[in-house]
Formats: sequence, C-alpha cells, structure tokens
Amino acid sequence: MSDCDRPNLPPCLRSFALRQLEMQHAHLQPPLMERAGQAAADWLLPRLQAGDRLLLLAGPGNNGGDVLVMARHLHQRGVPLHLVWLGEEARLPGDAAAALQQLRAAGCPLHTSLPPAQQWDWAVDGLFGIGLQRPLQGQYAEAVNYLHLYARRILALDIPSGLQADTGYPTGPAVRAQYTLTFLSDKPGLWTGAGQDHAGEVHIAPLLDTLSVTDGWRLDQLPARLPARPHDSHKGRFGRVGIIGGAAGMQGAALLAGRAALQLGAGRVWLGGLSPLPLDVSHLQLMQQPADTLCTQALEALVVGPGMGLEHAALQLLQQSLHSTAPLLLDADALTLLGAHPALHTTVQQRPAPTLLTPHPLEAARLLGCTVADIQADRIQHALQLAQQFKAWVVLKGAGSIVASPDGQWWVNGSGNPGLAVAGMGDVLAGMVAALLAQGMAAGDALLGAIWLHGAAADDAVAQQGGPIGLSCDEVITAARSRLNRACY
Ligand SMILES: NC(=O)C1=CN([C@@H]2O[C@H](COP(=O)(O)OP(=O)(O)OC[C@H]3O[C@@H](n4cnc5c(N)ncnc54)[C@H](O)[C@@H]3O)[C@@H](O)[C@H]2O)[C@@H](O)CC1
Ligand SMILES: [K+]
Repeated sequence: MSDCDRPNLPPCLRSFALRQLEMQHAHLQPPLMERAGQAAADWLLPRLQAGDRLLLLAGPGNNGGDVLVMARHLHQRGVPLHLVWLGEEARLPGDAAAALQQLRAAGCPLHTSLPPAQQWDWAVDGLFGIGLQRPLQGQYAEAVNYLHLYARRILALDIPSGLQADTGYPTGPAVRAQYTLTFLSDKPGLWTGAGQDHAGEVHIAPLLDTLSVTDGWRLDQLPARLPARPHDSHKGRFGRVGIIGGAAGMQGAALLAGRAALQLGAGRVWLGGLSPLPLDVSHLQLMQQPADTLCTQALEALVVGPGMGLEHAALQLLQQSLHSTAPLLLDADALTLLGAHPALHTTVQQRPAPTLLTPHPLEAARLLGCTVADIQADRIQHALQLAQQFKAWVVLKGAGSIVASPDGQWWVNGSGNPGLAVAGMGDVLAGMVAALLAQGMAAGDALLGAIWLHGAAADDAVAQQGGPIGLSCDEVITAARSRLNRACY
C-alpha cells in the first residue's frame, strides 16, 4: 500500500469496478436490486408529506428494476403513487423481470406512457443508471423534459439519467435532480465535470457491509494533517518557498500565490518577478529575489508560472527551474510553455525531485495535444495520462477537480463552488500547495490537502460572507487559514 492509499476517504468506483461487485454478489440474498429498491423507498418515505403527489419513472434496464422494487415497497406501505415503466418486457434483464412480476403480484398499478401535464411534488428518476450507452432520444428525452417541467423535486436513483457515471459528462439530455441516491459506492460522475449540476445532494446507499474492489476516492476532508507546532519554534522550521511569475501587467498573480503561501504557514516566501513587483503592503514579510536565483536556491517548494507570461525570458526560467532540486509546481503560463515545447517533457519526467502540475482543462489539452472537449469527456483518464506521461502529481482543475498520482491512483474532490471560477484562484491554490510542501508534507499529501482546503475554504467563505458571486481571493485565503488551523489543532 502506498502512502497515498487512504481508506478513510469514501471510495469512488467506476462502472467496471461496480460490474465486478455485481458479479461477485450475483447470488446474494436478498439480491442487490431488492436492497437498492428497498433503500430508495426507505430514503423517500420520511421525506414525503401527506397529500404529496409522487411520480416514479422506470427505464428499460436494471435501473428501472430498482424503481419497480421501490414502487412495490411504497405501494405495500400504502403510499399513493403513479408508476410509469418505459421498457419492453421481452428485453428486460433477469432481476428487473423478477421485480416486474413481484410488482404485479403486489397489485401496484403500472402505466406505460407519460401522464398528461400536471405538477408532481416528487418524481423518481430510474430511467438509466450505469448502463447508459448513448444519448437519450425519443420517449426517454421526452421523459427528462417532462420531469424538468412538472416535478418540484427529483430523486435520481444511482445516477441522473443521461449523465455518464464514470465521467460526469452528459451525452445529451440529462436529468437535473435535487437529490441522488447512489448504490454500492460513490461515483466520480456525480462530482466531476457537470456531475454536481445534475446530481444535486448526493446520498449513498452502500447495500453491502464492505466493498471488495477498489478504484479511486472522493476527497472530503484534509487527507493528512500537519503536526502541531511546538512552542519552541522558529521560521526556519516551516520551510522556504520560491515563486516565479508576475510579468508586466500580471504581477498580482505572483503576489496572490505569495500571500497564500504565507497565510497557510510557509516559514519564508520569496517572489522572483519577471517584472519589478510592487511591495505588498499588507504582507510586508513577502521577500524578493532575482527569479533565476530561486532556481538554484535551497527551497522546500518552487512554484513557477503564476502570471509569468510566454516571453523568451519566461521560457528560459522554466528551463532553469526544471533543474531545481526542490519539489516543483508548474502552473498557468509554465504549463502553456511546456505544452508548446515538447522537447522539455523528458526533462520533467527525469526530475529526481517531485513535480506537480496544476492544469485547468485548456492547459491539459495543450499538454496532451487534444481539445478541451476531449479532456472534459473523461477527466479522470486524462489526469491519469498526464501523471503517467510526466511522472508527476497532477490536478486537473475545474468542478470536481481530479488528482492523479504518478503511480496511477486518482481522487475526485467534493469541496468548492462556482465562486472559485475567477481569476487569481489558481494562483492562490499554487501558493497553498507550496505552503504545505514547505511545512513538510509529501507531494501527494500537499496537493490533495490544498485541493480540498481551497474548495472547503470557498464553501466557508460563501456560507459566511455570501456568494458565490464576487468571492475574492483574499476571502478564500483567510478562510483556508482558519480551516487548516481547525483541522490541525
Ligand atoms: N451494479 C449493480 O450491482 C447494481 C445495479 N443496480 C442498478 O442497475 C443499474 C445498471 O443496470 P443496467 O446495466 O441494466 O443499465 P441501465 O438500467 O442503466 O440501462 C441499460 C439498458 O438501457 C439500454 N440503453 C442504454 N442507453 C440507452 C439509451 N440512451 N436509450 C435507450 N436505451 C438505452 C441498454 O441497452 C440496456 O437495455 C445501476 O445503475 C443500478 O441502478 C442496482 O440494482 C443495484 C446493484
Ligand atoms: K437514474
């Protein structure tokens, strides 16, 4: 087990792993589908109020089978409901066919087309789950539209129909639910890409006592803690950070990274500007050095890229920085330059010290020579590919950031909100990672910790100050500082 296997984080499984579980438990009693349908009924019952109008939509596969089981349980408990099944009996998989028979035996009425337009207090989406194979069309696309028009609250079973469970990518029309009750384990598609916009609040029905397969994890807490600081401390114990960036017109990027590094606890921080940097009067302890000196200075973390620009001087500094013996974080313009100069890739791969890459989807596309749409269609796969190609720790930023390790592990982050989608937040993140590296965290821990902290801080700031519109970098830095202290003390 590597130092980054973290069994205390919720496991997040893709379809191939879920199918393995399904095969391993094919003879379980009660069967998985019975457990899923029962769990769904148990979830909904306490949330229903007298007189609520409830619509259940069941699709042609086993996701539909879950709804048929759920409907039977609700019917047997006297809950009035309107069940629509959009499947073909001759093509029903075995478990769903058994669920249909039991439903009929229980005397629960079943309809085979959408009802006329009318309001529903609750609707259950059981059209498609992890077996989605193509964009929804015809009656299924109409059903999604119907739900959006007439349901006040939608509960999606397993995954909102039309959303890919492995990628969070909607292939066409896809349900936007208020709640998702997902079975067996968490799924990356509920968190990354468009996932959170479709899934709403995610609840997990484990169905089994333990999971016998592994894949990735959802990041929902600080994965490693910093040791408490002894009273007998001095600044030399908390590491040295260098930050190279801040070309003319973009000096703020380097300053923001520096502020974040300081406030998250780095002992000493030097900025190496590509243009003269102003004095940060609110952070007078930020020091400056010629940028090229930082490439050879002894440091615990070197950040290269925030506001660095793409001029020749920036390229030269990037080349020099690749030979630094410090853990090296390449961000922003450094990644664009790296994408444009494949000759540097081997140098990155061969660095003896850890390398961390923090691309957003466009920077990832430049590094891999593909389009942003390609990246977003499978964020996990592309993050893993980058990590392998550069032998680096990688975070693919964006909603539900994906962290990938050089040895093929991945995590999806569950913290954060759209307030982070503004200029400067990436610089703040780079500074936060550097601060954790400087204080002695290993590269993976520092990256995972900063990714989670950055999102959690934004959530705290929005909860306390309002947002997400207008969230500022300094609010996030301050909130991150207090989160880190709460997590460590
Ligand atoms: N994996 C497991 O062990 C468990 C699975 N369960 C449920 O079973 C689901 C997976 O079941 P299935 O594999 O049957 O998959 P789905 O129920 O997601 O749907 C697959 C069926 O829909 C068809 N289909 C796929 N995309 C379509 C489209 N765009 N338009 C029209 N038809 C389309 C397929 O040909 C297949 O017949 C899970 O999401 C979950 O809800 C649960 O019963 C619990 C246990
Ligand atoms: K569904």
